[in-house]
Amino acid sequence: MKGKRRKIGFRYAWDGLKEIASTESNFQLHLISTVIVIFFGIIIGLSNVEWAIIMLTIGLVLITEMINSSIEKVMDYVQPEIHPAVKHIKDVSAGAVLIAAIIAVVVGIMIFVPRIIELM
Ligand SMILES: Nc1ncnc2c1ncn2[C@@H]1O[C@H](COP(=O)(O)OP(=O)(O)OP(=O)(O)O)[C@@H](O)[C@H]1O
Repeated sequence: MKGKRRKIGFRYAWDGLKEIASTESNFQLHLISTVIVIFFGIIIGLSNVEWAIIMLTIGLVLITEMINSSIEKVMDYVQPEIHPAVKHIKDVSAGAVLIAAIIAVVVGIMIFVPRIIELM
C-alpha cells in the first residue's frame, strides 16, 4: 500500500515535470542550456567536483524556475485582476530565477573558461 502510494506520488511528480517542460518556454530554454552544458562538459572532460558544481547549479536554475512558474499559476488563480501585491510576489519570484541564472553564468565561466584556455 505504502509502495503503491509512493509510486503514484512519483507519477504525479513526473506529470509535473512533463507539464512544465511542454508548456513553459523559459523552462524549455533552461533544458536546452542544460543539454548544451552537459555536452560540452563531456567534451572537455570535467572532473567529479566540477560535475557536482555544474549539476547543483543546473538544479538551482530548474528548481527556481519551477517554483516561480507555480507561484505565477497560484497568483493567476487567486487574483486574476491587476493588483500591486501580485506584481510584488511575481516580481520577487522572477528575481529568484534571475539570481539563479546569474549564478549559473558565473559558475559556467569559472569552470569552462580555464578549461578551454588549457586546451588551446
Ligand atoms: N495580476 C497582476 N497584477 C499586477 N502585475 C502583474 C499581474 N500579473 C502579472 N503582472 C506583472 O507582469 C509580470 C509578468 O507576469 P506573468 O505572469 O506574465 O509572468 P511571466 O514571467 O511573463 O511568465 P509566463 O511567461 O510564464 O507567463 C510580473 O512579474 C508582474 O510584474
